[in-house]
Amino acid sequence: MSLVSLRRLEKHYGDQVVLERLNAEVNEGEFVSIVGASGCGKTTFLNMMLGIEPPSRGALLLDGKPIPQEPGADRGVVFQRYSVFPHLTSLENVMLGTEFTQARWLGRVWGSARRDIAAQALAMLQQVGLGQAADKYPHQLSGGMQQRLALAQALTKKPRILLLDEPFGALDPGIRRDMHQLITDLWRQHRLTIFMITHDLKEGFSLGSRLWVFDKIRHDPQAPDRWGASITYDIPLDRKSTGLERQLDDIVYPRQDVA
Ligand SMILES: Nc1ncnc2c1ncn2[C@@H]1O[C@H](COP(=O)(O)OP(=O)(O)OP(=O)(O)O)[C@@H](O)[C@H]1O
Repeated sequence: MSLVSLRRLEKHYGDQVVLERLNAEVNEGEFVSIVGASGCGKTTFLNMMLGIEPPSRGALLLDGKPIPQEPGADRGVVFQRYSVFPHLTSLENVMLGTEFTQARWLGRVWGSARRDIAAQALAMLQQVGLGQAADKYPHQLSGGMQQRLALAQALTKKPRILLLDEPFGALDPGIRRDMHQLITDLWRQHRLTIFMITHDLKEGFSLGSRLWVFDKIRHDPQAPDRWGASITYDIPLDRKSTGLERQLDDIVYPRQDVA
């Protein structure tokens, strides 16, 4: 059975149709890169995966059942910025998720249980290359280090699915390269299924095992909100760029004519 199924999935906000006719099956371990023009509904899709936006029509299934309508430990998320808490150290940020989960059953976590959580969090920080920065606050970390911390925080609850919303969009090219290597390593080590939004088509092609393009099939110039975006291309990748990249670049980001 597929891990995630989209069956005639739609999302509307009032009269605005944002997404329509989304159909796809995603297996465990896939890395789906998602590209599409600004405002076409990529984050909306991720929000449905996270469980903070309900589908308007159709079905979004996890293991064959409707995806729970609340964020859960099985789905981690990293945004472009501000995924971590500024008033907590790196270690405390990573410990937080597990503490919350255990506190639900045990009340506040103390003693050896807390020490175990701290040891796990430190191991996670070491995995993302932040072992030396455990006591630092987010504002004392570079942008790349903050995103490493956000990844550690997202992974500490051992999610099956990792949702990434332009996680490297604000980083310099050199740092982005390091992050690409890191996310590839984490994807493999943790056997994750990843959905990653990116505006960088090259990044989408080079990181994903599959690429989705969100675009509108139907347009009504008099009523632009009448139709929503669908998955217009669903391309299996062997993680190599192909000539398709140039072609898709023109479709997803059409060049504006300059008068
Ligand atoms: N909570 C909401 N209420 C009403 N409209 C919303 C809401 N969330 C998103 N939208 C609308 O849905 C459309 C798609 O937004 P979304 O953020 O998903 O696009 P996107 O493809 O992620 O854009 P970008 O690439 O610029 O981040 C936009 O027109 C947006 O205004």
